[in-house]
Amino acid sequence: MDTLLKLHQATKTIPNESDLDNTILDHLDLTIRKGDFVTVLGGNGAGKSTLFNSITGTSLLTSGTVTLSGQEVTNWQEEKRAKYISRVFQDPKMGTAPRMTVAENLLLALKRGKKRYILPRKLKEQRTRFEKICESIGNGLEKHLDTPTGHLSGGQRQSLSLLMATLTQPDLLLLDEHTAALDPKTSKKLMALTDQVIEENQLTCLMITHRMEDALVYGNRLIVMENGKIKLDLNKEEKAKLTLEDLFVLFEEEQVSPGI
Ligand SMILES: Nc1ncnc2c1ncn2[C@@H]1O[C@H](COP(=O)(O)OP(=O)(O)OP(=O)(O)O)[C@@H](O)[C@H]1O
Repeated sequence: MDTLLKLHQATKTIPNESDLDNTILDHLDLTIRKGDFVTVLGGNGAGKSTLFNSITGTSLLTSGTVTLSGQEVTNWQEEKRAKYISRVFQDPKMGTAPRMTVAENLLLALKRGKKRYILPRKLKEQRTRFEKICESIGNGLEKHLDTPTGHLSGGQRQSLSLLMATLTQPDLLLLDEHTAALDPKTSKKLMALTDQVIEENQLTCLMITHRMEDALVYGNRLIVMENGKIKLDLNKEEKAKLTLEDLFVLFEEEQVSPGI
C-alpha cells in the first residue's frame, strides 16, 4: 500500500469558557493511500474542518502525529506544508486575490509553496497556457484573464480556485465544501469539473461535503465523522452498495443533522 497521509491518534483539544478542555479531534487514526479520492461526511461540529486544519498545519494537534509521504510533519508550519497540500474553501472569496486579475492569480498559483511575486514577463510567457487551461473548464473564464477576480461570479471564482489549487499538482488536495455556496446547477458543474481534474491528474483528494449524493457518487472511499472520530470508513465496494436512504438512516440514528 502506497501511503500518502497518516494521522495517528490525532487529538485536538481547545479550552472552552469554563476552562475545560473541549475535545474536537479524539485519538483519530486515518490512512490515505496515493490516488484515494475520499468523501467526508459528518454533522455540524463533527470536526471535519479541524481535521483539515490539522493536515494543513493551520492549527497544530494537541497530541498525535501527521505523516505526509513518509515524513512526519506534525509540527511543520502551514507555509512549509503548502508546497505539498492545496485547499479549496467553501467561500469563493477565500481562494483568490480579489484585486488581482485571473492571469495574475494563476501565476501566483504556479508559485505555490515558494516566494510569490508577479513578473509581467512571466505573465506574458504563461498567457497562452492560462488561456488553454481556462478554456478547458468551459465557463468562459478564458475571456476574463485580465479581469480582477473580485468581479467574477461565485461559480467562475470557485472554478478558478480549483484550477489554482491543482495547477502544480499537489500531493494532496483538500476540498472543504467547495461547492456549497453555489446554486445547484453551478455546483453540479463544478463537481463534474472537480472529478475530471482529479481523474486527469490522478490526484489524492479529501472532500468534505454536506451533499450526501455527491459523497456517494464521487470518490473511491467514504468516511463519516462524529464527535471528532471516524464513525464509518467504507471502501469502494462497500460504498457502491450504500444508498442515499442508508445514509439518511445513519444520520437519523446518530441524531446528527446531515446539514443538507
Ligand atoms: N478555534 C476554536 N475554538 C473553539 N472551538 C472550536 C474551534 N474550532 C473548532 N471548534 C469547535 O470544534 C467543533 C468542530 O468544529 P469543526 O469546524 O471542525 O466542525 P465541522 O465538522 O467542520 O462542522 P461544519 O459542518 O459545521 O463546518 C465545533 O464544536 C466547533 O465549535
